[in-house]
Amino acid sequence: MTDTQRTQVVGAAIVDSLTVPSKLLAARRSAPEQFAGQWEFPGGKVEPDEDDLEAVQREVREELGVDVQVGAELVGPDPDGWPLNASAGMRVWLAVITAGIPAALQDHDELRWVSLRDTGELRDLPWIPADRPIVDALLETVVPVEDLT
Ligand SMILES: Nc1nc2c([nH]c(=O)n2[C@H]2C[C@H](O)[C@@H](COP(=O)(O)OP(=O)(O)OP(=O)(O)O)O2)c(=O)[nH]1
Repeated sequence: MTDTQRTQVVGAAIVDSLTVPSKLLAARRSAPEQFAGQWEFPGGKVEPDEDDLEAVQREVREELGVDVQVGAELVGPDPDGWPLNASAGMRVWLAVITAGIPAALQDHDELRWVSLRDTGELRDLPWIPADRPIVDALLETVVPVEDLT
């Protein structure tokens, strides 16, 4: 399969602060059945008429009803980000909410602010398996609280 046939997915790691993140807004999928009940980064597929950053902002607006400012990318191992399956990769950016109150409007049945300091809380969620390396990468970017004092 050539790269032109790959599906580009984008996701937002919505945190409480781009400079000193301490919480992540995780989202539990309600559909399709294959993913229902598993946690993920809000986002979705890039449409043909938009670039990746436009797509992540659109998806977050549609799914959670909020506007976000996008920060640094959590750079994945592949040109199209983090491998999801044989034909899709996901680019993920840190983001903060700039307007609105997040709600599970579409594709999710629960949103939860999860600590990035208590790493067990985040790791214990039943994530979509492909997201686990992304969660690990996110935790590695977080400055340990003792280093802030
Ligand atoms: N949004 C999102 N999708 C993920 C994650 N991890 C993961 O494997 N996926 C998969 C699930 C889907 O196969 C694909 C994204 O599909 P989606 O259903 O969110 O895309 P979409 O909103 O554009 O929906 P649609 O056009 O298919 O209706 O990527 C993740 O953290 N966030």
